[in-house]
Amino acid sequence: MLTSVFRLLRIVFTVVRFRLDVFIPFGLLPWYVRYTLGAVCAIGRKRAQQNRGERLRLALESLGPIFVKFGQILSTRRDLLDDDIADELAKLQDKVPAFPGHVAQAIIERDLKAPVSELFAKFSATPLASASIAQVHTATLHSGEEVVVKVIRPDIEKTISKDIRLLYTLAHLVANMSADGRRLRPVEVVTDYEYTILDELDLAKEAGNTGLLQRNFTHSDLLYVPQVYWDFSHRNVMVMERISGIPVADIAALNKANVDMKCLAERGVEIFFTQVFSHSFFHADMHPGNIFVDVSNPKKPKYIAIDCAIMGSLDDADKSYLARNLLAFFQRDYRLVAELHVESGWVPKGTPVHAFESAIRSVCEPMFAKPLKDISFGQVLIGLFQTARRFNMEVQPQLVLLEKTLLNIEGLGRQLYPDLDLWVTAKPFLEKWMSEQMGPKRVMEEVRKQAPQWAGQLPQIPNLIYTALSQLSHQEERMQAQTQAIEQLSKELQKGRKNIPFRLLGILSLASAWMVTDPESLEHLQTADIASLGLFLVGLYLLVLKP
Ligand SMILES: Nc1ncnc2c1ncn2[C@@H]1O[C@H](COP(=O)(O)OP(=O)(O)OP(=O)(O)O)[C@@H](O)[C@H]1O
Repeated sequence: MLTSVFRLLRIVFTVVRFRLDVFIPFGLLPWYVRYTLGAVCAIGRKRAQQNRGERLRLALESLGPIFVKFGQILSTRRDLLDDDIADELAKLQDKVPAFPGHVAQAIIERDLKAPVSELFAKFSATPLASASIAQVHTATLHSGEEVVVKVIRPDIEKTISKDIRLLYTLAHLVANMSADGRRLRPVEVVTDYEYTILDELDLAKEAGNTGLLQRNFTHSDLLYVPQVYWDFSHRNVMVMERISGIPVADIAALNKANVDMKCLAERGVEIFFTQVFSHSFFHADMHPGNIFVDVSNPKKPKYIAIDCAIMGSLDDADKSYLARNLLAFFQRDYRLVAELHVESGWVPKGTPVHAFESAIRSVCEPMFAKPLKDISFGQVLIGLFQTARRFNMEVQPQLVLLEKTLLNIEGLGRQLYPDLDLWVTAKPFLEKWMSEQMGPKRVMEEVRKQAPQWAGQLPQIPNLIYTALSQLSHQEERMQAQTQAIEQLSKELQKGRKNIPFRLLGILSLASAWMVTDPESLEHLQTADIASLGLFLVGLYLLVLKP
């Protein structure tokens, strides 16, 4: 049996080699490829009838969950991808089988160093949900609280590093293929993805993020974040309060509960701007699967957010430039938009502002053809950043996250309440924030923030004053010495200027003495020679010895 398989393989190999030997020298390789890969081509022809985005989506789905997640993240890079591809990739869904409950238990016990029966009063071995990175089980604590236990998939780290290596290889191939390929910045996209997915692997980090987001909204009636049980949370396991609410995508259930949809949509926008501008810490994975609604007061519905693995933050400078950019855009002040991009360093310093301004105008002005309420903030940012990219804007990961979150929030808001006027909701917020940034409250805040540092430096102040004063006196002495030297130099120069006629006369005398003297007759000095010698001596005196 084995011998016949080997014989068959040898025949196949010989035929293939024979064909290559024959077809390559006669230039028939394309025919050979088409012939031998006929079956593949037939599949390809069938696939060719689907659009390119659909083909890419299907390819990623067949490659497995890590590629699916990559596609989901890629779908948010509308600054790089054409809309048809981005729309198709946004449809990617995780279809991963759950892993057995006993495996989850083993991971929990290894991580928390105690048997599950000791950790929980009840633990459901059947998962509540299963995704590409983690699986969620329900449980009850001994103290009676209902919780969920999130457990990282076994061996996921190995799978990820293998798939990431493959993604890098593909990215380098695409980058080297053409200028178009390079424009997509594939290597940089994969690097971004690697960071994101590695972050998601660490549930201790997610627990930390959840804790901070919860603290930021403790006194708010806009957003609720489930409590983390720190004693039960580790790198591979995280235990948190079990929440109950209506999934935000379930519009029918929200309507049935008489939820004020306009209020709900506006609150979504308010939460986003509060997170970005007031807290500098925003949930950057706001897809509908991660958002629920508490409808206990349907007139003032409250959001519930889970899955804080991916969070974004902007520093004060970025926030300020972003707010000023949006305000300038809505005032159609494209000159200011261009200047802000240069001032912020988002585009290089030498960028020709005039050319940049007109490029922005040509992209943004058509957006104003729509009524203001239909303009998408997300699309505005995409338009702006795509234009800026042509003027060598570097990728700013924090802005990419923000752009993606804004698009999610907008999409969600309009789904809940199609007449949502984002600008009307956001403008007062931005204007208030801007005026606060320049007002006395902000100055006081800055003083308060800096005060501990200043207090720490207080004891050094006498020493600093002494050093500064002694440096000042040294400086003064040095200045005096320099002034004297300069005065001396200027005197010299003036004297030199006065002597110029004498020096010229000296040069002339020397030159004439040299011209009239015959060097060979120096032994037989005659009157003319004596005169020229006299002339020489006068010249020498005027040139060298006269001060
Ligand atoms: N605190 C919670 N209370 C109730 N259900 C929860 C809670 N946390 C998670 N779930 C359920 O588990 C599902 C998956 O949770 P989560 O989104 O945190 O996992 P994930 O692995 O990050 O999934 P994905 O990658 O798809 O976002 C949620 O959609 C929700 O149905």
